[in-house]
Amino acid sequence: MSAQSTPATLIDGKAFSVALVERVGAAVARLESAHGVKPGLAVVIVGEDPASQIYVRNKGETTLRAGMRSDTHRLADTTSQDELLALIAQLNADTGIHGILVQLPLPAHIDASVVLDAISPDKDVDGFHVVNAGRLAVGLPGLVPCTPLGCLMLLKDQLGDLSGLNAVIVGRSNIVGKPMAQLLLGESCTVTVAHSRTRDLPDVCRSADILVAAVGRPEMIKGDWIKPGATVIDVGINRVPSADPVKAAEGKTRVVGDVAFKEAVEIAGRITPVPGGVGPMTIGCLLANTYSAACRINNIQPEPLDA
Ligand SMILES: Nc1nc(=O)c2c([nH]1)NC[C@@H]1CN(c3ccc(C(=O)N[C@@H](CCC(=O)O)C(=O)O)cc3)C=[N+]21
Repeated sequence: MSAQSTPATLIDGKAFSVALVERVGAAVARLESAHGVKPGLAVVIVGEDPASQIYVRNKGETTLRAGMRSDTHRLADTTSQDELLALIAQLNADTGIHGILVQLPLPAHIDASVVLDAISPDKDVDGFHVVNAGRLAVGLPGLVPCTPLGCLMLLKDQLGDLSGLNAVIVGRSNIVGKPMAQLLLGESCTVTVAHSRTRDLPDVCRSADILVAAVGRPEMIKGDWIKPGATVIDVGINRVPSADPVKAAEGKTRVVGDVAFKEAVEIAGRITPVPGGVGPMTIGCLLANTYSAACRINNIQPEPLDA
């Protein structure tokens, strides 16, 4: 393993997101004063998963900070699929609501793909509707999933032009891996999507100028899988027992990424920390998407929100 002479630059997603939310807030204020449109985001959560409750609360607070309307619908985990679909139909028809987010995962008795595809594609601020996935795949304008969009913003801010770079994405989910691949292809990267069946995964990762880890396995990507100087984007948010055995025995946890950070920071050129990297960008991009949805629904040209 050939270590870099200096540790990697940390990519501060938290600071970037704070600035992004400020730009969204300024654009929202102008949208309201010039056109009388106040963007509204509805978040729907089914059941009581404590981690989900925290995300939903953070989203609600940040939405208000950007000057938008924020509605949270908390439904019992016994809610039927038809009841959930009825709420979505009501939100689709509500002219004060421009973004609808149904928090995942949903209880097992509900078919998530049916629910996500019931959201109007124009209000689908998660970008999970099959129509938005198709638009992204063929290069049409649409709503893009927040996490990969946030990763792309960080990469462009750090590296500028990405064309010709080798990008390796580890993970092929519809939520991160696949849309990330589409976005990086759109930037003219040479894209490889690796996954659990990929042969010689460490070698594939070592070919990456840009390595995006989105597998959901704590610290799976080791330092010697990284090309010296590469840019590493760690999408993983994994809760593991505290490093301190006494605290771990008390049930205390800590959050780690999909990358073995301590090793990786000695090899990579730039890396996102966990927490404070990609996670905050997801919420920033959710608000950016809600703003642009409000503009497009009202036939208004959105202001650019890039740095
Ligand atoms: N329809 C839907 N859309 C989502 O976007 C969605 C979802 N369902 N279900 C749950 C996941 C999770 N998620 C996170 C967003 C931000 C942070 C975040 O900001 N994390 C901070 C704090 C991490 C911590 O300390 O817990 C950080 O990484 O720095 C985390 C997780 C959005 N999700």
